[in-house]
Amino acid sequence: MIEVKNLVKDYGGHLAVDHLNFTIQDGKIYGFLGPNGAGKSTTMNIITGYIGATEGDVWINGHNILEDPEEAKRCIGYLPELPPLYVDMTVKEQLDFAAELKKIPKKDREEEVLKVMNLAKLTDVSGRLIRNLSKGYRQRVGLAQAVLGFPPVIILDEPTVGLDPKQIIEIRDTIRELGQKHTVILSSHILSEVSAVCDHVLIIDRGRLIASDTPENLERQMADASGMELLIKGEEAKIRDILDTIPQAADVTVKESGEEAVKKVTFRLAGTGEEGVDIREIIFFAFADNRLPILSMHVNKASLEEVFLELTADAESEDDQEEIQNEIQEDGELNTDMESENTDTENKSDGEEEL
Ligand SMILES: Nc1ncnc2c1ncn2[C@@H]1O[C@H](COP(=O)(O)OP(=O)(O)OP(=O)(O)O)[C@@H](O)[C@H]1O
Repeated sequence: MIEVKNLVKDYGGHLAVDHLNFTIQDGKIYGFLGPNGAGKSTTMNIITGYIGATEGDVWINGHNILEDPEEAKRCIGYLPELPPLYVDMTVKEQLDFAAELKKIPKKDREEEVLKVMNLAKLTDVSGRLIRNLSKGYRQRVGLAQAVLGFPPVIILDEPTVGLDPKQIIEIRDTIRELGQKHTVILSSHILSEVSAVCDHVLIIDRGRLIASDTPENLERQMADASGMELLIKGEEAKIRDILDTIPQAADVTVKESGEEAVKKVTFRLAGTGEEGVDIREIIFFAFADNRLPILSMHVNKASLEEVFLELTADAESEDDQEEIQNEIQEDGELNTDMESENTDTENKSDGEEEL
């Protein structure tokens, strides 16, 4: 279990982490979600003992990261945003070296390294120089390094940034596999990422925790923002009378549809979180019983993306919101763009053929 209490990080007047409190339970995959600059990396760097906090405490399985750093760090495997790799080493050499640094007993090292190479699907490239690996493969080496020694908690900072869609799917599969035996915390500014793999989401904005729940519950929170749109053949008064008997239908509007005798009906869905209730069936039978035909029915369901935007709306300017929305919409493209940006940088510095 990880306990974060009243955590503050002040970078010379800039409050990157602002009195953060949360608990991470064992055996789940947690998503640390927030826009760029929200304080995710700073928090992860403090939890893993890379940097110190200005105020507050972090306990990892009962060990305080400041007072008992060795024991606390032993419980954690960390993949930082930029994995520390020696580009002149082969994959195997890098992992052997990391195993030594992690003080894995000599007799177990070979087996441990083979295990993590297998998990991260690196066996085929074990003899390749890291400088010749693509961003995706380097990320796998970083992941394998984090998992070495199989610590109970694995922390991954933006593990899929810069990867192409195929690599993203592969890393997600590995994260799910890790989640079966470890507590995993991953940070991301992409919603689809956390909802795809996480059991629990912590939303952070401007250094503060603004929500902590399952992806499903967060979506449910926004159920009131969901609504229905129908085309119904019938008179307005009759339609309204029928909807008056359905408590889930709130803020009903009835307009002419443009088609003779057909009305365009919209309403907000209130209290749709009840299990086993399908509002479409209720609506269908209510109108069928009254012999009013429904010509079309459409449910506008609030997504986790809307929850995120709603929750961060107070703190963000309209321009920032637009940027986040664009990023969310262009999720796939965004990653591809980042990949080409990163690849460009790598090519410039390495000047060698990539895998
Ligand atoms: N070493 C530093 N010195 C000063 N300010 C910093 C430092 N590191 C981070 N910051 C600032 O602290 C804030 C939080 O940064 P952090 O990197 O933790 O956010 P993040 O949520 O991880 O963002 P990203 O997704 O862009 O990595 C940002 O405003 C950032 O500019």
